[in-house]
Amino acid sequence: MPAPHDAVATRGPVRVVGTGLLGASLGLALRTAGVDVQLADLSPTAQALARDLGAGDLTAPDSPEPTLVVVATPPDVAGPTVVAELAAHPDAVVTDVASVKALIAEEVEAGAGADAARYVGSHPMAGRERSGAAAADADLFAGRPWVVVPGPRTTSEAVLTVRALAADVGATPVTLGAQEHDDAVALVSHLPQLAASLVAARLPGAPESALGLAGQGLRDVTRIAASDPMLWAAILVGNAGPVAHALRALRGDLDTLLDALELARDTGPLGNGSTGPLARVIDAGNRGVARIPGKHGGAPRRYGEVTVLVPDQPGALGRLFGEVGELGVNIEDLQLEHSAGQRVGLAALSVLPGSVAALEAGLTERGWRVVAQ
Ligand SMILES: NC(=O)c1ccc[n+]([C@@H]2O[C@H](COP(=O)([O-])OP(=O)(O)OC[C@H]3O[C@@H](n4cnc5c(N)ncnc54)[C@H](O)[C@@H]3O)[C@@H](O)[C@H]2O)c1
Ligand SMILES: O=C(O)C(=O)C[C@]1(C(=O)O)C=C[C@@H](O)C=C1
Repeated sequence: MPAPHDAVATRGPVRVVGTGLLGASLGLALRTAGVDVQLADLSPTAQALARDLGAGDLTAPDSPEPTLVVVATPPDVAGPTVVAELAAHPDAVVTDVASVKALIAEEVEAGAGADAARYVGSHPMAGRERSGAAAADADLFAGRPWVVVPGPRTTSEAVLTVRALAADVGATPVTLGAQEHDDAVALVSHLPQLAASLVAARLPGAPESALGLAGQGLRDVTRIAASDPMLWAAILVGNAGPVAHALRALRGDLDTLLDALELARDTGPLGNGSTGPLARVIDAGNRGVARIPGKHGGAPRRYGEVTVLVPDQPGALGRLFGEVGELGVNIEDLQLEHSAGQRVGLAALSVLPGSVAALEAGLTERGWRVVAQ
């Protein structure tokens, strides 16, 4: 097993319950960082596969108690599983990675009582259209936002533990409320899944001659239509209100398009009033696509941000500032996250956008652990 990286904050063992795509990817990423991982799954085959791929070890009667439990089951069983894990591991922080958050927060609040202080919801915005450990990837989380959702009772130590987990696997922790998260993912994740599925669902009955003409456009729009139907059904019913809201707005736009197209069909392509609505939808799409951040996952900012893990040692922060200066970069703003008893903190350095890449490279070369944005 590799030695823990100095700047890795997560001290294992980390227990991963549900060893499919997400659980096995997390196991692989943590093992790469030198953290001990214990694997558990309802399916003996799924957990054996994850172990054989190097994502961790199976639990044995003499396995040490985990410090952190990550529930990576489908969302419909995540709440009860979190409650059971909180009870079974009374000293551990417990999180889940399910794609919906408000429903699970309610289930944990109702089922766990005071233990809910050790629960933090979370959701890595990273995944793919295939399920199971065979599709796992140690780099799945690198550079992706990882939403952290504290509940009303959650302690700040528990929040920091989960933020550090995200950072240790290369993700960028982003704190949101449960409903705020669910509304956001209805628009940026659940609606796109349905749109891709709806377009691809037109294809089973299509003639071979039409499918033979399929180009990159169809492939770009339908990649995620290959996702697991059962998993996605559980995600969609778990976020029914916000998804229905987003889908109704889409239906309004579809009705506008239909009216314009039927007008053009009936009055000819240059008929009065049909071109405008069509061009407006395409134009709105241009403006929408321009707003999607790259892999940064954040709103456009005046400054770029470089986030660095700083060991909790006298002089560490001073050394970091000194080395940023030696690299010729000015710190425009600074945010520190640290909690008593934790062995590292996160320093978010705001710098001019043009300095970000060089600063990240320079600090990494000097041995600092830079958290990908
Ligand atoms: N797939 C994605 O792109 C993605 C991305 C981010 C988050 N998520 C979330 O992560 C979670 C897991 O998704 P996945 O894609 O890894 O699914 P998956 O199907 O690949 O893996 C789920 C695993 O959970 C196991 N499982 C089911 N019920 C269980 C139980 N009660 N106890 C223990 N194990 C159980 C299954 O046997 C399976 O191995 C879901 O909640 C999903 O919403 C998925
Ligand atoms: O890229 C993909 O394949 C995904 O489906 C990833 C994606 C997303 O919509 O971004 C899907 C669902 C998860 O809850 C989080 C991430």
